[in-house]
Amino acid sequence: MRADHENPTPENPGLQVSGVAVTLGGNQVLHDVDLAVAPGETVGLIGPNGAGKTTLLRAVLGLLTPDTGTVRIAGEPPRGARGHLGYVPQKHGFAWDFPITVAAAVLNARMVTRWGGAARRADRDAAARAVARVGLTDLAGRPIGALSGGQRQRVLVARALAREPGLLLLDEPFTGVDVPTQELLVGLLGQLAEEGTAILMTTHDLAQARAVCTRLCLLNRTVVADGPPSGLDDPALWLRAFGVAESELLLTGTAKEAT
Ligand SMILES: Nc1ncnc2c1ncn2[C@@H]1O[C@H](COP(=O)(O)OP(=O)(O)OP(=O)(O)O)[C@@H](O)[C@H]1O
Repeated sequence: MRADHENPTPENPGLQVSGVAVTLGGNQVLHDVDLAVAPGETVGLIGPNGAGKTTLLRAVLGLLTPDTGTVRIAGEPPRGARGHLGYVPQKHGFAWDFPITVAAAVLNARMVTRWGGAARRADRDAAARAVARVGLTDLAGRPIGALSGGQRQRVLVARALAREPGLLLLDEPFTGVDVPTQELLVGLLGQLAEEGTAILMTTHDLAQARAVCTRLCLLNRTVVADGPPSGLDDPALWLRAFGVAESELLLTGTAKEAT
């Protein structure tokens, strides 16, 4: 069931997680986690509440250090690989009342690793391209606090894209956004994968995960299964590991395909 992947080399901007264990507040939240995301792959990280999805993203971002195991991005530990990383956090974690325009919020995300250096033409161009890719060019001068939920999600995606990342991490990108924004995201993620971006997203939206992801990684403190959506077609696996109802769209779609 587990897909084979080439080990990322220093030139390869993919992700390699090997044998990761994390303890928080005295509880082992993750153990023996192995996961690879190669350039051009879109991997959906799926699991029930408390499975450790956000904790794994935090380990990849270098926001926590695993007890054991390694995280490598383009062959580097997370702290040495920030230039390769784009991160789309959940919307509620962002300071939307900060008095800043869409264009400035996106440019700032590009400049954050530049330690106070002035924006160059290339930075402004990259930020403008990112704003255009999420369809917000007409709203570039609007304060971020005046945006709708879907528009806010687009800003967060543009902030990640402005860094032109080799590895893009998204935390619940489809939650609380309208259908046009969902459609934009699905198309955009497809384009990014074609361009060679390695993409890892957490999601509870199994239908969208199935539509977007080339692989699904079922996590429940460790990797329960990992493979293409069509390879994870055993309802018993989902029922046993995740308590997913048989009426769930993913299973329905899988069953239809199998017949
Ligand atoms: N700082 C912390 N201290 C102690 N326990 C924590 C801490 N952060 C998270 N946990 C616990 O770790 C487990 C995994 O949490 P995590 O947020 O990674 O799960 P998740 O899969 O992202 O869940 P959800 O789908 O609800 O977002 C949970 O049991 C949570 O209570």
